[in-house]
Amino acid sequence: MSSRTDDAGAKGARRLRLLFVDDEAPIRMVMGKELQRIGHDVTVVDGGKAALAALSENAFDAAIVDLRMPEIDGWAVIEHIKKSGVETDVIISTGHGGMDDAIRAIRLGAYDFLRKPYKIVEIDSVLNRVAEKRTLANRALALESELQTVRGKTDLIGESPAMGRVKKLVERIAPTDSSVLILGDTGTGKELVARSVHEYSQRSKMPFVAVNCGALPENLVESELFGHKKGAFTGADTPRKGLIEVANGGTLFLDELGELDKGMQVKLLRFLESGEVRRVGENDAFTVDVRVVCATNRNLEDMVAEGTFREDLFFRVNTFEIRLPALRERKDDIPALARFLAARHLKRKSVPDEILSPETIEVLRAHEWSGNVRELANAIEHAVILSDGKTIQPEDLPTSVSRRPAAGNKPFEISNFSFPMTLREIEMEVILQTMDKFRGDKPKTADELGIALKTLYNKLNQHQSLDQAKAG
Ligand SMILES: Nc1ncnc2c1ncn2[C@@H]1O[C@H](COP(=O)(O)OP(=O)(O)OP(=O)(O)O)[C@@H](O)[C@H]1O
Repeated sequence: MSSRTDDAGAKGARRLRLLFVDDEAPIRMVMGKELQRIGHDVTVVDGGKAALAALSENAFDAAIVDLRMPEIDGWAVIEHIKKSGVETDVIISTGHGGMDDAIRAIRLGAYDFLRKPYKIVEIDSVLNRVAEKRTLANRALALESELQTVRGKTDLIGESPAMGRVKKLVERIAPTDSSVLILGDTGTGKELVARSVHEYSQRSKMPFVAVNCGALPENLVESELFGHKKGAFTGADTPRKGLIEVANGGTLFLDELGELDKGMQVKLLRFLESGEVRRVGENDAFTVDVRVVCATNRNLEDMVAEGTFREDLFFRVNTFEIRLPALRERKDDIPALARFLAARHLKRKSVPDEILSPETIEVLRAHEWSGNVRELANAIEHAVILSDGKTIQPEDLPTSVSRRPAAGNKPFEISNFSFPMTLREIEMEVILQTMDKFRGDKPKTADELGIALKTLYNKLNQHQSLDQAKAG
């Protein structure tokens, strides 16, 4: 796109639909012309009554409203706008107003306050800020819908009774504001279920923010979650919003909750009980409206008994529990899931049933799937590449899947790979096979591989993001 088009776009985005309300005729005349001259579409009316009528007819980006007017005054206009839920920013203008009026107007939800006589540059600057705010909001909406296309709808695939129970629970709990604890082994779809809870809730148009507590650097957990003030610590060069604040109005998904240390557990509990956030380095707390959904593959009750997880936090997050079945407990879902994952990888809406040969289905059903649906997704990606879009045969699957389960207590060894594979695929294969060995236990897997637990989380996450980006 050329920069001229960009400029044109930016200019277009700055053009606002304005409602100008004032009972003094000379001001109406001057401002009507001036606002048009600086590039806006203006409707000029002479009082509150006409303003309400105009608002019921048309949508406006902003209304510039005189406070003191006979009959219906500016206060009534702000109240009407706020109550009716239209997205019109109100800019109050008055010849008499003092600080009290300004404070009252802002409390009522006015965007800004101008004292007459104001210069055109002043109103221009306020309107530019309104336009910027609108562009940002639109950009966020556009990104959200783009993301939706990349990620696809968060369909929970599976018609098995176990999955049916999960879907029913999600439908029941989503519209409430209750916190939810999702339990299940790695790769069983905990994040997917959290997204569904969000999408079926009244918060669905607001942000869904996923945080992997296990992957946050230990010294930064608090500032990542709660934000920080400029200069709060070395490296905090600018003030920063925390992820809880970013989720305001929406849902915060705390994955791997069991990985939070006890200090953070106290802070999280305080937030959950008060709804208040205090950025690192700031004195004052402020209230946010966030629904919290947590997930873990650890046994939190055991952790409570061991003293590594706070009992009060456990009770606070465990209001409602959704337990996800392991893939091996719902083998009937495997063919549908495999086809869904193949279609996702091929960026198609669906694939024909014949994409899986009967032998392949048999092999898939016989496998242990310690890495659950994530492991299945990796295996299918591998197979789709090797089969070149044709029917997937058992030999197209990674050897860890196609090979018959080892008999007895054979020592663990990483099985042969079917090349060509990228280094990243080999790494993932080793991780998954090791996870298989430890039945999905991440701390043990990390230990065996000689990497930090956080590195393991990061690698699993990176792999997943790449996978999803590719699927887009
Ligand atoms: N029921 C399902 N239907 C469709 N796709 C699924 C389902 N369950 C899981 N997946 C897919 O499997 C992969 C792993 O799912 P997800 O990240 O939700 O698992 P998780 O339990 O949160 O994993 P971890 O505990 O490792 O964070 C994702 O690509 C997801 O889209």
